[in-house]
Amino acid sequence: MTNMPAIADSDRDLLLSRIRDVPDWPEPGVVFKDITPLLRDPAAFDTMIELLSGVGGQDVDVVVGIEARGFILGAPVAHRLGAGFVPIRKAGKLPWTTTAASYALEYGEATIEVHTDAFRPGERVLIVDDVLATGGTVRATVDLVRGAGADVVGVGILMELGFLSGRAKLDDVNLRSLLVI
Ligand SMILES: O=P(O)(O)OC[C@H]1O[C@H](OP(=O)(O)OP(=O)(O)O)[C@H](O)[C@@H]1O
Ligand SMILES: Nc1ncnc2[nH]cnc12
Repeated sequence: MTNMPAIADSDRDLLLSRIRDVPDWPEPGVVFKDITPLLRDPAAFDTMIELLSGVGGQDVDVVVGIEARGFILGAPVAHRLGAGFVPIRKAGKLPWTTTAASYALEYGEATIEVHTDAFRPGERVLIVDDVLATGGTVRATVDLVRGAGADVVGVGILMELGFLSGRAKLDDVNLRSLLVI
């Protein structure tokens, strides 16, 4: 499902050229997709934020960013859309009452949490993250948002690792990845 045209070749080439492969990190067999060169390049950063901002359509109330790299993408997308920003954090980091969800990662396990007053029923929520790998992180995030009564209008991802089939866990959401490898 998608609500925007395919990314231009020039944008795709620019973004791809700014993502660094780091073999065997954080553990043997994983090729880590390092986005720090992309963040360091103003043109690439701007292109990424503009494209991710189009994923949820016009009426986005809230953008959700997932700790930690999702914060770097999600906050500028929220600002660009005139939307609010909600952080989804790893367990134990949020100060108030939370709802939690646990899941498996490409390298390990994680629990994420969100404040219980983060969403109002019916709000239109765009979820943003840098990498879709096994899909566990986004699946858990979608479930937290919906569990609070809000609507997920889109999931915007910079880079999808297609060989890990994370998309298969997300066939009920409008998932848009700028890059698929
Ligand atoms: O699709 P999945 O298999 O769930 O993996 C994707 C998640 O893994 C990475 O985050 P990580 O948990 O490594 O946290 P970080 O942003 O703090 O490095 C990435 O930023 C995604 O959130
Ligand atoms: N290979 C990878 N590179 C960067 N982030 C990831 N999150 C899960 N797998 C990843």
